[in-house]
Amino acid sequence: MGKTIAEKIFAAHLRDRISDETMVLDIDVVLCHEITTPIAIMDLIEKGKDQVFDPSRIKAVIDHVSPPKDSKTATQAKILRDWARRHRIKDFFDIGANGVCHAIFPEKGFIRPGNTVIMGDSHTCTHGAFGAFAAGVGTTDLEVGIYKGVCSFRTPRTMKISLTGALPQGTTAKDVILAIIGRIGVNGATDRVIEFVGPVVDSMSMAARMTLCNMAIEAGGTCSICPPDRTTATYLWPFIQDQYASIDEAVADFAQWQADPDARYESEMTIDVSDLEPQVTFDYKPDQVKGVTEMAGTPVDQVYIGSCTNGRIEDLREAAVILKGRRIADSLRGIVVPATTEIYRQALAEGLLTTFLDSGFCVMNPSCGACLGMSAGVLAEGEVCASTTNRNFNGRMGKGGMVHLMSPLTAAATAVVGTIADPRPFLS
Ligand SMILES: CC(C)[C@H](C(=O)O)[C@@H](O)C(=O)O
Ligand code: SF4
Repeated sequence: MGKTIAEKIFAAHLRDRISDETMVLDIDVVLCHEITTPIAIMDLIEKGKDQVFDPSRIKAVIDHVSPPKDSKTATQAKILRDWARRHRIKDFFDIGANGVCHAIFPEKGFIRPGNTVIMGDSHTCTHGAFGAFAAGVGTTDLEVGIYKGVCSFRTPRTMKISLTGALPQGTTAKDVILAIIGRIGVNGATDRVIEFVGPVVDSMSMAARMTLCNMAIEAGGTCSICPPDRTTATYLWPFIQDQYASIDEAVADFAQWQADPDARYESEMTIDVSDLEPQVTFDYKPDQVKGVTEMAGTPVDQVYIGSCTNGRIEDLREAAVILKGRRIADSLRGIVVPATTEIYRQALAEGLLTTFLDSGFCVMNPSCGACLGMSAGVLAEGEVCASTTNRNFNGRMGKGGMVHLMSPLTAAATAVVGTIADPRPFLS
């Protein structure tokens, strides 16, 4: 019987089969940040097991509150930093060289097709864009992963979502994933792996695939995976040149991580994106989604462009197309957060930061910032934020605040108009 991508990755990493339902896998990469990893570190220390299974397979970053905002967050950063030094974890990214975990780790080429990846962070599914099985785990699993390099998972049950047609102008990967979550619901993929396939995925850049995979968790998905192809190999080329004679050879090798034609899926769904309009959430669940035309005119106090969903250079470029030569509305403030130091540098070199500043945006340093309501743009009670992030939970970006999720294009149009706005008239 043919296998799905996740089944192939499981078969190649199987360390132990606990039952038909539960398997222990060898983990290729353990990713760490300063919010959840310090809890695992302190517990390992307490148990007299302050060791790491392989420092070269552990990557760590200070990203959630960067620079720290108070003694507590400074201590969390210090615990991670001291641990990385103690164990000679060379891929550790500190203030000044850091970035949002799900943006910086792919940017450094750490995630490869066929990899197993874990992290104590729910949006680890982002890395499935590379054809990897990447899942967010709890602190106990993270601890075991750090110590032993293994993690147990349920046998993968895969939903196949085929994206057909062609994305119309003004509609992006963010709109596609919002529309999917709107359709299947916040529990629509619970305990499932989502395999994204079809011509729309094939034509997406790696940045767009990461945006698509990033929000699988908002539908409850364990992981989301795109088949690795030439786009994947081209993106990774600077990091894999020593392993392959050519990109063609890498593409041929990556093909082993594509699903078999006779793979069996638990469910299959086809979505034609040709008529999809930009999507915006309303209320407090990510599946509460409407087309922008229905949401247009909704008042907004703040526009936030950034995060592991949409803080990449492609996202900043898109927003800048709309902001160039325009001012944001007097009634709101804009905050843009390039997701990594490299993205910041690139945006500076391309003049994008000047465009943002000229339009009236505040440009922040790379960080998760206000995405999780911990720093750098927290909302006041009763305020509304148009945001390119991934969660609109009640109080997510500040107690009593409301978040409308949308694409960078829609966020930029909203910033200019002053209320939620359709980006399409700005693009024609
Ligand atoms: C802090 C971390 C545990 C959390 C997560 O896992 O998602 C954060 O990244 C978030 O987006 O809320
Ligand atoms: S940017 Fe937001 S969603 Fe992404 S890892 Fe940071 S806090 Fe979580």
